Amino acid sequence: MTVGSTGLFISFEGIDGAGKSTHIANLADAFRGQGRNVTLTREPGGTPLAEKLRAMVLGDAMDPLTESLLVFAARRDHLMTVIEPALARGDVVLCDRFTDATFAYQGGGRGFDLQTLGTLERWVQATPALQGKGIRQPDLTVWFDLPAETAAARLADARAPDRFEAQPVAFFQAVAAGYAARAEAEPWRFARINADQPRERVWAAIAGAFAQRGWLPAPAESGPSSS
Ligand SMILES: Nc1ncnc2c1ncn2[C@@H]1O[C@H](COP(=O)(O)OP(=O)(O)O)[C@@H](O)[C@H]1O
Ligand SMILES: Cc1cn([C@H]2C[C@H](O)[C@@H](COP(=O)(O)OP(=O)(O)O)O2)c(=O)[nH]c1=O
Repeated sequence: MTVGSTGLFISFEGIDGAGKSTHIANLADAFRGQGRNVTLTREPGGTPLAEKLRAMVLGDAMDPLTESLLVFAARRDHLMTVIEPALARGDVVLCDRFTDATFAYQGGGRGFDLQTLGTLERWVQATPALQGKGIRQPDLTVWFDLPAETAAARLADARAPDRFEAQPVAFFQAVAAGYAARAEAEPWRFARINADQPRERVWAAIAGAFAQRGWLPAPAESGPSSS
């Protein structure tokens, strides 16, 4: 459980096209089915201010430091006005991307300095609720792992690409390496899911990870077998 509350903070990560979206919605249903209040949110975004910053980050050309500052500015607003209050209420917070995405995209993909990102992470995630004890991090990060080529093929017909989705496969290979490095550094926080398999198998793996932690009933009982 999250420090100082009975809430649960879960982030979802992976390269574009990994297949996060439907599974996040299914998990929200599964938790609600257990009588939990769910706060469903995303980054960059999740507040009116952060959504404006998201539109800039996804739409406008900028240098990697500007990009990093904007995603961390959005994150601070999101933490202070949505995530921390939700955790204090005891909600399950399901967040589509968080700081691992910054290390993966700005760090791995853009090649921006990881130490600077680490400094920003410590500033932004030291929220008043933690009273000087560490920084806010997810209780669990569900990492959808799959080859960059597979994700690109899925996205090809799916939607008009934004500034990141328009990047070549090599960019996403670097992003994937960024995620792998974060997972290796903090393995206790990550559930690696093989996302290169049919949706129902992906769901079973996710539901299994939650059941293993005692957060949801065993897979067959906790949600749809396919969607
Ligand atoms: N397990 C899967 N196998 C094949 N295609 C999938 C799978 N999961 C998702 N997709 C498809 O891949 C595309 C990207 O999925 P999406 O959930 O939007 O990914 P993300 O939110 O991680 O970028 C969509 O067209 C979706 O229907
Ligand atoms: C949170 C975050 C996202 N991003 C990127 C990753 C994605 O390409 C994009 C938005 O993520 P996402 O919401 O997954 O995109 P979509 O709704 O199109 O599936 O922002 C960063 O570059 N840095 C960050 O810190």
